Amino acid sequence: MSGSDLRVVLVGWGAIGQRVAALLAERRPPRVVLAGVAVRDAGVVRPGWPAGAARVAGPDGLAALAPGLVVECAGRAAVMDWGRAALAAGADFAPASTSAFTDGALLADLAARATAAGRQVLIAPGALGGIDALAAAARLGLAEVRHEIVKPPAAWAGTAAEKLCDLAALTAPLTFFDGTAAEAARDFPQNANVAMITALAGIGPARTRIALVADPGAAGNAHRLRATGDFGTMTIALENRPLATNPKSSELTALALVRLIENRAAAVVL
Ligand SMILES: NC(=O)C1=CN([C@@H]2O[C@H](COP(=O)(O)OP(=O)(O)OC[C@H]3O[C@@H](n4cnc5c(N)ncnc54)[C@H](O)[C@@H]3O)[C@@H](O)[C@H]2O)C=CC1
Ligand SMILES: O=C([O-])CC(=O)C(=O)O
Repeated sequence: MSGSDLRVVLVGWGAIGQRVAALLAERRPPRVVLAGVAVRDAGVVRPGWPAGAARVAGPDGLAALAPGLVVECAGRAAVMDWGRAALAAGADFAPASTSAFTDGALLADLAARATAAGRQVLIAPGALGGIDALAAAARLGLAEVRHEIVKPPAAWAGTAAEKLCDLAALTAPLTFFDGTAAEAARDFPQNANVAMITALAGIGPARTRIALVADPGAAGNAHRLRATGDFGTMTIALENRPLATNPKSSELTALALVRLIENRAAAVVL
Protein backbone atom coordinates (compact mmCIF):
# COMPACT_ATOMS: atom_id res chain seq x y z
CA MET A 1 0.00 0.00 0.00
CA SER A 2 1.28 3.47 -0.81
CA GLY A 3 1.55 6.52 1.41
CA SER A 4 -1.41 8.12 -0.37
CA ASP A 5 -3.83 5.38 0.69
CA LEU A 6 -6.80 6.44 2.78
CA ARG A 7 -6.47 4.58 6.09
CA VAL A 8 -9.95 4.05 7.53
CA VAL A 9 -10.86 3.08 11.08
CA LEU A 10 -14.41 1.99 11.91
CA VAL A 11 -15.70 2.51 15.43
CA GLY A 12 -18.23 -0.22 16.23
CA TRP A 13 -18.57 -3.76 14.92
CA GLY A 14 -22.37 -4.00 14.86
CA ALA A 15 -24.87 -4.14 12.00
CA ILE A 16 -23.55 -1.07 10.16
CA GLY A 17 -19.85 -1.59 10.90
CA GLN A 18 -19.94 -5.18 9.67
CA ARG A 19 -21.91 -4.26 6.57
CA VAL A 20 -19.53 -1.42 5.69
CA ALA A 21 -16.54 -3.73 6.13
CA ALA A 22 -18.17 -6.45 4.00
CA LEU A 23 -18.99 -3.98 1.22
CA LEU A 24 -15.44 -2.60 1.24
CA ALA A 25 -14.05 -6.16 1.09
CA GLU A 26 -16.34 -6.95 -1.86
CA ARG A 27 -15.78 -3.71 -3.76
CA ARG A 28 -12.05 -3.29 -3.03
CA PRO A 29 -12.05 0.45 -3.81
CA PRO A 30 -8.64 1.72 -4.95
CA ARG A 31 -6.50 3.53 -2.35
CA VAL A 32 -8.75 2.57 0.57
CA VAL A 33 -7.34 0.47 3.43
CA LEU A 34 -9.44 -0.68 6.38
CA ALA A 35 -6.70 -0.17 8.96
CA GLY A 36 -8.66 -0.97 12.10
CA VAL A 37 -11.97 -1.47 13.86
CA ALA A 38 -12.67 -0.24 17.36
CA VAL A 39 -14.51 -2.72 19.56
CA ARG A 40 -15.37 -2.67 23.21
CA ASP A 41 -13.76 -6.03 23.96
CA ALA A 42 -10.63 -6.37 21.85
CA GLY A 43 -9.95 -9.89 23.19
CA VAL A 44 -13.06 -11.48 21.64
CA VAL A 45 -12.57 -13.40 18.37
CA ARG A 46 -15.11 -12.18 15.80
CA PRO A 47 -16.14 -14.17 12.72
CA GLY A 48 -15.80 -12.24 9.47
CA TRP A 49 -13.14 -9.93 10.87
CA PRO A 50 -11.60 -7.95 7.97
CA ALA A 51 -8.19 -9.23 6.91
CA GLY A 52 -5.37 -7.01 8.11
CA ALA A 53 -7.54 -4.75 10.28
CA ALA A 54 -6.26 -4.06 13.80
CA ARG A 55 -8.55 -4.30 16.79
CA VAL A 56 -8.59 -0.92 18.50
CA ALA A 57 -9.42 -1.05 22.20
CA GLY A 58 -10.05 2.65 22.78
CA PRO A 59 -9.50 6.19 21.48
CA ASP A 60 -5.92 6.18 22.85
CA GLY A 61 -5.00 3.46 20.35
CA LEU A 62 -6.13 5.44 17.32
CA ALA A 63 -3.11 7.62 16.50
CA ALA A 64 -0.80 4.58 16.15
CA LEU A 65 -2.84 3.50 13.11
CA ALA A 66 -2.27 6.86 11.34
CA PRO A 67 -5.89 7.08 10.19
CA GLY A 68 -7.09 9.45 7.49
CA LEU A 69 -10.76 8.85 8.23
CA VAL A 70 -12.55 7.56 11.33
CA VAL A 71 -16.12 6.38 10.78
CA GLU A 72 -18.26 6.08 13.90
CA CYS A 73 -21.03 3.46 13.82
CA ALA A 74 -21.20 2.58 17.51
CA GLY A 75 -23.80 4.77 19.21
CA ARG A 76 -24.44 8.27 20.47
CA ALA A 77 -22.21 7.87 23.52
CA ALA A 78 -19.18 7.15 21.32
CA VAL A 79 -19.34 10.34 19.25
CA MET A 80 -17.59 12.82 21.55
CA ASP A 81 -14.55 10.76 22.58
CA TRP A 82 -13.97 9.17 19.18
CA GLY A 83 -14.59 12.44 17.35
CA ARG A 84 -12.02 14.25 19.49
CA ALA A 85 -9.53 11.37 19.18
CA ALA A 86 -9.97 11.20 15.38
CA LEU A 87 -9.38 14.91 14.89
CA ALA A 88 -6.43 14.89 17.32
CA ALA A 89 -4.93 12.00 15.31
CA GLY A 90 -5.12 14.08 12.12
CA ALA A 91 -8.11 12.24 10.63
CA ASP A 92 -11.46 13.38 9.33
CA PHE A 93 -14.42 12.16 11.40
CA ALA A 94 -17.67 10.74 9.99
CA PRO A 95 -20.28 10.04 12.69
CA ALA A 96 -23.34 7.87 11.97
CA SER A 97 -24.87 8.47 15.41
CA THR A 98 -25.86 12.01 14.52
CA SER A 99 -28.50 12.16 17.25
CA ALA A 100 -25.51 13.12 19.41
CA PHE A 101 -25.79 16.57 17.82
CA THR A 102 -28.99 17.34 19.70
CA ASP A 103 -26.23 18.63 21.96
CA GLY A 104 -25.33 21.63 19.80
CA ALA A 105 -22.26 22.28 21.94
CA LEU A 106 -20.82 18.91 20.89
CA LEU A 107 -21.03 19.73 17.19
CA ALA A 108 -19.50 23.18 17.87
CA ASP A 109 -16.70 21.53 19.89
CA LEU A 110 -15.89 19.05 17.11
CA ALA A 111 -16.12 21.79 14.49
CA ALA A 112 -13.61 23.93 16.41
CA ARG A 113 -11.23 20.98 16.79
CA ALA A 114 -11.60 20.15 13.08
CA THR A 115 -10.76 23.72 12.12
CA ALA A 116 -7.72 23.75 14.42
CA ALA A 117 -6.52 20.42 12.99
CA GLY A 118 -7.24 21.31 9.37
CA ARG A 119 -9.60 18.33 9.12
CA GLN A 120 -13.36 17.91 8.63
CA VAL A 121 -16.44 16.44 10.31
CA LEU A 122 -18.24 14.65 7.47
CA ILE A 123 -21.92 13.83 7.86
CA ALA A 124 -23.17 11.20 5.43
CA PRO A 125 -26.85 11.30 4.38
CA GLY A 126 -27.44 8.13 6.41
CA ALA A 127 -30.70 6.37 5.71
CA LEU A 128 -31.93 9.35 3.74
CA GLY A 129 -31.70 10.61 0.17
CA GLY A 130 -32.07 14.12 -1.19
CA ILE A 131 -29.81 15.72 1.40
CA ASP A 132 -27.75 17.28 -1.39
CA ALA A 133 -30.87 18.98 -2.78
CA LEU A 134 -32.12 20.01 0.66
CA ALA A 135 -28.77 21.52 1.65
CA ALA A 136 -28.51 23.34 -1.67
CA ALA A 137 -32.07 24.65 -1.39
CA ALA A 138 -31.41 25.88 2.17
CA ARG A 139 -28.90 28.37 0.80
CA LEU A 140 -31.78 30.33 -0.69
CA GLY A 141 -34.20 29.88 2.19
CA LEU A 142 -36.64 27.16 3.22
CA ALA A 143 -40.14 27.75 4.54
CA GLU A 144 -40.92 24.27 5.81
CA VAL A 145 -39.29 20.82 6.15
CA ARG A 146 -41.22 17.74 7.21
CA HIS A 147 -39.72 14.26 7.53
CA GLU A 148 -41.81 11.18 8.25
CA ILE A 149 -40.07 8.00 9.44
CA VAL A 150 -42.19 4.86 9.08
CA LYS A 151 -40.96 1.52 10.45
CA PRO A 152 -42.57 -1.79 11.41
CA PRO A 153 -43.47 -2.10 15.12
CA ALA A 154 -40.51 -4.48 15.68
CA ALA A 155 -38.11 -1.70 14.69
CA TRP A 156 -39.53 0.52 17.46
CA ALA A 157 -39.26 -2.20 20.12
CA GLY A 158 -37.03 -1.28 23.04
CA THR A 159 -37.44 2.45 22.38
CA ALA A 160 -39.50 5.26 23.92
CA ALA A 161 -42.27 4.31 21.45
CA GLU A 162 -43.25 1.54 23.87
CA LYS A 163 -44.31 4.20 26.38
CA LEU A 164 -46.43 6.02 23.79
CA CYS A 165 -48.37 3.12 22.28
CA ASP A 166 -48.95 -0.63 22.43
CA LEU A 167 -46.76 -1.71 19.52
CA ALA A 168 -47.89 -5.35 19.60
CA ALA A 169 -51.59 -4.39 19.36
CA LEU A 170 -51.32 -2.19 16.25
CA THR A 171 -53.47 -3.16 13.28
CA ALA A 172 -53.00 0.08 11.31
CA PRO A 173 -50.25 2.73 10.98
CA LEU A 174 -49.96 4.96 14.05
CA THR A 175 -48.17 8.29 14.26
CA PHE A 176 -46.99 8.03 17.85
CA PHE A 177 -44.75 11.11 17.75
CA ASP A 178 -45.03 14.46 16.00
CA GLY A 179 -42.53 17.07 17.05
CA THR A 180 -39.27 18.80 16.27
CA ALA A 181 -36.13 17.12 14.97
CA ALA A 182 -34.41 18.09 18.24
CA GLU A 183 -37.01 16.14 20.24
CA ALA A 184 -37.08 13.16 17.87
CA ALA A 185 -33.30 12.72 17.82
CA ARG A 186 -33.06 13.27 21.58
CA ASP A 187 -35.71 10.66 22.43
CA PHE A 188 -35.09 8.09 19.65
CA PRO A 189 -31.30 7.76 19.30
CA GLN A 190 -31.54 4.33 17.68
CA ASN A 191 -34.13 5.28 15.08
CA ALA A 192 -34.05 9.00 14.38
CA ASN A 193 -30.42 9.95 13.71
CA VAL A 194 -31.59 11.01 10.27
CA ALA A 195 -33.87 13.60 11.86
CA MET A 196 -30.75 15.49 12.87
CA ILE A 197 -29.24 15.11 9.38
CA THR A 198 -32.40 16.56 7.81
CA ALA A 199 -32.31 19.37 10.35
CA LEU A 200 -28.64 20.25 9.86
CA ALA A 201 -29.01 20.23 6.09
CA GLY A 202 -32.17 22.33 6.15
CA ILE A 203 -33.71 24.70 8.70
CA GLY A 204 -32.27 23.39 11.95
CA PRO A 205 -33.41 21.10 14.78
CA ALA A 206 -36.03 23.47 16.24
CA ARG A 207 -37.90 24.18 12.98
CA THR A 208 -37.70 20.79 11.25
CA ARG A 209 -40.86 18.74 11.87
CA ILE A 210 -40.59 14.98 12.38
CA ALA A 211 -43.36 12.37 12.47
CA LEU A 212 -42.58 8.86 13.72
CA VAL A 213 -44.93 6.10 12.58
CA ALA A 214 -45.24 2.43 13.53
CA ASP A 215 -46.87 0.55 10.67
CA PRO A 216 -47.64 -3.16 11.03
CA GLY A 217 -47.91 -3.34 7.22
CA ALA A 218 -44.48 -1.81 6.56
CA ALA A 219 -41.98 -4.12 4.89
CA GLY A 220 -39.01 -1.88 5.66
CA ASN A 221 -37.97 1.54 6.90
CA ALA A 222 -39.60 4.36 4.95
CA HIS A 223 -38.48 7.97 4.88
CA ARG A 224 -40.71 10.66 3.38
CA LEU A 225 -39.28 14.13 3.16
CA ARG A 226 -41.08 17.23 2.00
CA ALA A 227 -39.54 20.69 1.81
CA THR A 228 -40.78 23.98 0.45
CA GLY A 229 -38.88 27.19 -0.08
CA ASP A 230 -37.77 29.78 -2.57
CA PHE A 231 -36.18 27.03 -4.70
CA GLY A 232 -39.58 25.31 -5.17
CA THR A 233 -40.82 22.09 -3.60
CA MET A 234 -39.19 18.71 -3.07
CA THR A 235 -40.69 15.38 -2.14
CA ILE A 236 -38.47 12.37 -1.47
CA ALA A 237 -39.83 8.91 -0.69
CA LEU A 238 -37.57 5.99 0.22
CA GLU A 239 -38.51 2.44 1.13
CA ASN A 240 -35.31 1.17 2.74
CA ARG A 241 -34.47 -2.46 3.31
CA PRO A 242 -33.44 -2.97 6.95
CA LEU A 243 -30.07 -4.50 7.76
CA ALA A 244 -30.36 -8.23 8.45
CA THR A 245 -28.79 -7.93 11.89
CA ASN A 246 -30.57 -4.78 13.10
CA PRO A 247 -34.12 -4.01 11.86
CA LYS A 248 -33.85 -0.48 13.27
CA SER A 249 -31.06 0.45 10.80
CA SER A 250 -31.41 0.67 7.02
CA GLU A 251 -29.07 -0.85 4.45
CA LEU A 252 -28.83 2.60 2.85
CA THR A 253 -27.01 3.94 5.92
CA ALA A 254 -24.15 1.49 5.39
CA LEU A 255 -24.15 2.23 1.66
CA ALA A 256 -23.97 5.98 2.31
CA LEU A 257 -20.92 5.44 4.54
CA VAL A 258 -19.26 3.28 1.87
CA ARG A 259 -19.90 6.05 -0.65
CA LEU A 260 -18.40 8.62 1.71
CA ILE A 261 -15.29 6.46 2.29
CA GLU A 262 -14.80 5.74 -1.41
CA ASN A 263 -15.28 9.41 -2.32
CA ARG A 264 -12.49 10.48 0.06
CA ALA A 265 -10.06 8.44 -2.06
CA ALA A 266 -11.63 8.86 -5.50
CA ALA A 267 -10.38 10.95 -8.42
CA VAL A 268 -13.95 11.76 -9.42
CA VAL A 269 -16.52 12.39 -6.68
CA LEU A 270 -20.22 11.70 -7.14
N1 LIG B 1 -27.20 8.30 10.37
C1 LIG B 1 -28.17 7.43 10.12
O1 LIG B 1 -28.98 7.62 9.19
C2 LIG B 1 -28.30 6.19 10.93
C3 LIG B 1 -27.55 6.03 12.08
N2 LIG B 1 -27.66 4.88 12.81
C4 LIG B 1 -26.88 4.79 14.04
O2 LIG B 1 -25.61 4.18 13.76
C5 LIG B 1 -25.14 3.54 14.93
C6 LIG B 1 -24.75 2.09 14.60
O3 LIG B 1 -25.91 1.40 14.18
P1 LIG B 1 -25.96 -0.19 14.13
O4 LIG B 1 -24.70 -0.73 13.59
O5 LIG B 1 -27.24 -0.55 13.48
O6 LIG B 1 -26.03 -0.53 15.69
P2 LIG B 1 -25.60 -1.89 16.41
O7 LIG B 1 -26.19 -1.82 17.77
O8 LIG B 1 -25.90 -3.05 15.54
O9 LIG B 1 -24.00 -1.77 16.50
C7 LIG B 1 -23.31 -0.89 17.33
C8 LIG B 1 -22.03 -1.61 17.77
O10 LIG B 1 -21.14 -0.68 18.33
C9 LIG B 1 -20.59 -1.24 19.53
N3 LIG B 1 -20.17 -0.15 20.39
C10 LIG B 1 -20.94 0.66 21.15
N4 LIG B 1 -20.18 1.58 21.77
C11 LIG B 1 -18.90 1.35 21.39
C12 LIG B 1 -17.65 1.97 21.70
N5 LIG B 1 -17.59 3.01 22.54
N6 LIG B 1 -16.54 1.48 21.12
C13 LIG B 1 -16.59 0.44 20.27
N7 LIG B 1 -17.75 -0.19 19.94
C14 LIG B 1 -18.88 0.25 20.50
C15 LIG B 1 -21.70 -2.10 20.10
O11 LIG B 1 -21.17 -3.09 20.96
C16 LIG B 1 -22.27 -2.71 18.80
O12 LIG B 1 -21.54 -3.86 18.42
C17 LIG B 1 -26.27 3.63 15.97
O13 LIG B 1 -26.07 4.74 16.81
C18 LIG B 1 -27.49 3.88 15.11
O14 LIG B 1 -28.53 4.49 15.81
C19 LIG B 1 -28.44 3.85 12.38
C20 LIG B 1 -29.18 3.97 11.22
C21 LIG B 1 -29.22 5.18 10.46
O1 LIG C 1 -31.90 3.48 9.32
C1 LIG C 1 -32.91 4.20 9.35
O2 LIG C 1 -33.89 4.03 8.59
C2 LIG C 1 -32.96 5.40 10.22
C3 LIG C 1 -32.40 5.19 11.55
O3 LIG C 1 -32.39 4.12 12.10
C4 LIG C 1 -31.84 6.37 12.22
O4 LIG C 1 -31.86 7.45 11.65
O5 LIG C 1 -31.36 6.21 13.33
